[in-house]
Order: sequence, then C-alpha cells, then structure tokens
Amino acid sequence: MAKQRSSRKHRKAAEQEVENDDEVTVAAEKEEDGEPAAASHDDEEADGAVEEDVEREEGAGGGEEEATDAATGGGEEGKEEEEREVRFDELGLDEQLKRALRKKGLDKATPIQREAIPLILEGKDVVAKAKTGSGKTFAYLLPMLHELLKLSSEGRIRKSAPNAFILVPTRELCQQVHNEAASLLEFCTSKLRVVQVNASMSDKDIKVALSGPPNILVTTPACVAACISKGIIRGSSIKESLSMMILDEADLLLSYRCEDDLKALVPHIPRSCQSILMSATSSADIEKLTKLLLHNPFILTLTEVGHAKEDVVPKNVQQFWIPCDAKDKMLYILALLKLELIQKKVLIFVNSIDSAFKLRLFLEKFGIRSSVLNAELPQNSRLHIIQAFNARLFDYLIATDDNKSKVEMQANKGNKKDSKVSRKQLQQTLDAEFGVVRGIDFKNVFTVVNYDMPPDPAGYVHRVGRTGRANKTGASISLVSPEENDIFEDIENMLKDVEKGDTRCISPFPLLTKNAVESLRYRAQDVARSVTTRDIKEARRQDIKNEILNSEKLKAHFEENPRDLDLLKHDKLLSNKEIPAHLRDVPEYLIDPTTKEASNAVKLSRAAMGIDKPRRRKRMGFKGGSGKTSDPLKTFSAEGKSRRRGRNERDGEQDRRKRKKVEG
Ligand SMILES: Nc1ncnc2c1ncn2[C@@H]1O[C@H](COP(=O)(O)OP(=O)(O)OP(=O)(O)O)[C@@H](O)[C@H]1O
Repeated sequence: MAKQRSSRKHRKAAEQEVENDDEVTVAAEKEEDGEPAAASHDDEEADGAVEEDVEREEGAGGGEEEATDAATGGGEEGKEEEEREVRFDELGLDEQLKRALRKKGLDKATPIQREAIPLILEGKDVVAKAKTGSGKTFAYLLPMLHELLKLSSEGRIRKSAPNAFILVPTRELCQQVHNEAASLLEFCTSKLRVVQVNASMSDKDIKVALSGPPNILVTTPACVAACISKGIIRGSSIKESLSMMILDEADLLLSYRCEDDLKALVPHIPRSCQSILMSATSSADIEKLTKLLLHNPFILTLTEVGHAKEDVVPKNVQQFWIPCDAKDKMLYILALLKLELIQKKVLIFVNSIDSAFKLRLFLEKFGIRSSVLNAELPQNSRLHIIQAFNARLFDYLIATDDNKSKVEMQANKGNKKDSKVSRKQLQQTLDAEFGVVRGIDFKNVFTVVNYDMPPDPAGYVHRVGRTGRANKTGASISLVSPEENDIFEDIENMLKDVEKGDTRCISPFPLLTKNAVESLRYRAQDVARSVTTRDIKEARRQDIKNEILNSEKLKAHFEENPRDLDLLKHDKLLSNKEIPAHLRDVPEYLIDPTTKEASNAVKLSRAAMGIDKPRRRKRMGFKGGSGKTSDPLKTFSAEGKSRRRGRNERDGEQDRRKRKKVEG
C-alpha cells in the first residue's frame, strides 16, 4: 500500500521548483491529479482514496497488518522486528532531539512512536489510532520537529505564517501540547518557536503571539478559523508557509463543533502540506475528517499491531464495577475512600456540575477534601487545578465530563423553543473549548472512578485512559445503577468486540463488602440529607468567585514564579463549619475485620509501590527503593481466600441478572 503512494516530499520538491511559475504549477497539479494516488482536497477524489484504505483495512488480514508490514519491511521478519524494542536513537531523528529525549530520561519508543515516526519522516499523511496514554503526542511532535529543524538548518524555513499547525479540541490540550513541544525545543540549539493561542485571548494578544511568526502554532480549529476570518493570519501566507498539519484527539474535534472551522481552513492548506491525524478511538468522525483533510493516508491502527491482542483500555489498568442504586452512590464512594480501599490519586467522574459539588460537600463533611474541575471555571483555574493535582497537592479530583454532552443533554430536555434558550444560556456560562477528560495527561492517577457512567463507550475509554498512562499501573471502578445497566452493557460489548475475546473485561470490585457499606449507611444518609440544593448553589458560586479572584493573581504570580505551587490548593474547605470528630474518623468498631484487612493491604501495596512519603514507608517497615508487593486487587477477596475471583465474577453476573429480572 505504501509503495503505491507518491511521496509527499517528492511532490513538495516539485512544487518548490515550480513555485514561481504559475502556469507550470497548474500543469504540475493537473499532472498529479491524473495519477491514481494523487492527493486532492476534492471530496470525490478523497473519498476514493480513503475508501481504498478502509477496504484494505477491512480486507483479509486487515489494513493494520499491511501498515505494519510496510513499516517494518513485511512478512515474518517484519513481525519479529515489531516485537523488538526500539530506542529513539534508532529512528533517525535529529541529534538535538535525541539529546532532548535523553535529558528527559526517555530512551525507548512506545509502539505508536516506533511505527508512526518513520512513516511521518517519510513524508506520508498518516491516520494513527492508538490507545490512550500510549505516547501519541511525541509520535507526531518528534518527526514534526525533526522536519522543521532540517528546514531551518538548510535555510528553507518560510516565514510568512507558521510552518506547522497542531489543532486540538480544547484549550487545556493547547497548553499541554505546547508545553511538550517547548520542553523538547528547550534542549535544541536551533531556535524554533512554538506558541499556543486560544479563543480566550484578546485579538491583540493573539497578534503579539503570532508576530514573527512562530514556527509552530498550537490552537483549536475555532481559533485558527477566527484568526483567518479576522485577517490575523492571511490565507495566502498559510498557503506559502504551512508544511505540516496535525489533528490531535481527532476523534473529538468534530464533537466540539469544529467541522465548519476546519472547512474554512481547507482552501488555504497547500497541496504540499503533510497532514497527520491522531486519535484514541475510531469513529465515523475520523473518516469524515480524513476525507476532508488528508491525502491518500497511511492508516496505522495500533490496537492490533503484529496480530497481538491488545486492549483498547491499557492492559495495565484493572477494570472493576460495583452494582449499586443511584441513591446509594455517595454511600459507596464514601466507603471506598474513607475505608481506604482504593489507591490515590483518584479522579472521580460525574455527569453534572451540581452532582460534583454535592459530592464535594458531602465528602468534605467526612474530612475528605477534594476539588472540582468543570467548564464554569476560568481557564487559568482549570489549568492550575490540573497542575496542582499533577503535583500531588491534593488526592481527590472530581471532574465533570466535557461540556458537549451536557450542553446537548440539557438542551434536549424540554420543548424545542426552550431548548434553544437553554442551549444559548449554557453556552454562555460553559466554555465551549473545555474538555477535561479528553487527552489531558494527568500524572500518576491510580484510580479512575465512574461515579456516574459516561454517556457512551468512547467516553468510558477516554475516562479510564486517564490512569495507566505510559504503562503505569492503574484501576478503574464504575458505580453502576440499574438505570445505567444498558450503557454498562454497551461498554462491555465494545470491550469484548475490540479485544475479540469472550470473557468479561470488567470484574466485580473485590474489596468492598456489604457489611462495610452498611456500617456507614446511617451516617452517610444523614450527611447526604444535610447537603441541600441551596448549599450546592452557594458552593458553586463561592468556588467560581474564589477561582476568579485567584485566577488573575495566579496568572501574574506564575509568570514570575513558574515553580511555586503554594497558591494551588484547590481543595480548600467550602464550608467553614468544623467537621465533627465522629464523621472525620470512622470509629474502629464500625470497621469489620475483612474490610480492615483489605484496607491494610491497599495501604501496604501503596507504600511498597513508593507512592507514600518516605516517613510513612518507614513506619510501615519498608527500607529504601520502591519494593514490590502483591496487588490486593488481584490477591485479596473480601469473601475469604478460598472463594476469590471466580466467585466474585459469578456474584457480579448473578447480581446483574437479578437486577435485570427486577427491572423486567
Ligand atoms: N517513549 C516514552 N517512554 C516513556 N514515557 C513516555 C514515552 N512517550 C510518552 N511518554 C509519556 O507517556 C504519557 C502519555 O503520553 P501522551 O499524553 O502523549 O499519550 P496519548 O497517547 O496522547 O494519550 P491520550 O489519547 O489520552 O491523549 C506522558 O506522560 C508522556 O510524557
């Protein structure tokens, strides 16, 4: 497949040779158009090209296989090579980048990096699909920087507009990708400049950022479209300068209503521009975008590289579920956190901002501090909350999903007329470019809790993908109410389909007994009742107020002191009432011996993994190094040692059947 394609670099060279001669350029393009594999933004032609790829992907052996064979030389030899670990040094990258990677302590390429980097270096358009946390950012940043460093050393950088666009769906991602690129360039002697601009910036600030212009622009499709329509970036300059365009988290771009913005950009993209599309999940949107923006691309799917069965959710993430009534969810989460049955740091997903604050207030009454991340907060605060959580200044973060589904869900309620009003109102209060789940590289999150189930299986994959990043260990726990049974089944079916297995991928959570839950029921119910709608409204208002006040202070402060994290305590108490001792500490008599054992096992494993502070490790009897101990989630059974996993799974199944019957 790869061999059939004309290399973009050759076309680029040809274009450069004829660029001053319009007549010849037109002739050259016409000639190209006649080629079977020619690039074109014309829909019909693009359709044909993509269909060819899809067919190949679906044909015997699948496109992934072909993609991998082409990348590695093909056949059995190729497969052996796929399994070999590849060091960055072997990928033909610029010396400056190799040095930067060494300084960052990165040595071996991840599978997506190993496969995508050579293809991108060859100048091909690539659609790459690989699971969350698999290192997709460096998979495109490294070859992109390599190419720009090369152009720069040869004095061929064009300076009327940025040479590369990286388009991402959210502002949080703009910042994150910008930081990743800047951290690599920091170690390069050639001075390439990367900037990020987003819709929250004033036109003046955007103009200042884009003056020069920078070599790489990280932004959202909406922002780049606005820059073009306002004349901040001229379309003709893009045509002259742009040599690479990346669409990261491409599976999400269209759901952030970026289609029109991307369409507005298409006419300005030069034919020679190499385009790369990265995504964690497959969807019809990916195909749509591919047709819109890419030229006869190479499809690289890393879920099945080399025939190896690999999971859409990283293998290193253990997935669990707990069946419970919707009204008992606060009780269950209290039991998990208060009885220390799950490892910190914990990211808890809820489906609405009110639920997030209700949960925060509820947990706060038991002395468990958390912070809420949501679309209402100013952008600075959101960035700082993520930064503080990553720096382990607090352990529990409650996050609302991306606002799209919320806007949709809430706007669809009620009649049509009302829905228009509420959609407008919602969009005024919520930041349309907010997306906490998708693509954010939360550092060292051990447990992801689905307090509310996500609206669809792709949402589940993205949420759970916030743990187990870069091959670290992680766990996810989904609290599933009977009303959420259908979506839970959809998720399980999707996991089974993708992984082509028959076994269930999500096991019942083994460490929480009914006794443990019941021991906290009355306290939990009392406290839950005491959190009123008014409290929630007030807490929400107070939080925004605090964050807005902080936001400007934080911005100024961090410009001067980028490493100072003291101001970032986002888990401050919302209520000023003292927490009663009987709620802060669970009395010993309430904790049954099995739960105590489970909790100790979790603590022990935490200490052994080196997650705890040194003093605690010492207190628990560990000396130096990060020792290893067996994982309580694998070895412990709340029901006794002899009846472990099988029993639990059976119970889960029975439980579910029972509930189905009740529903039926
Ligand atoms: N070769 C490598 N070796 C070790 N760690 C790596 C390597 N490449 C990337 N990482 C780290 O892995 C983590 C996840 O990378 P990244 O954010 O690029 O994943 P992703 O595939 O884009 O995930 P998502 O789909 O969720 O956005 C980051 O913390 C990154 O620094």
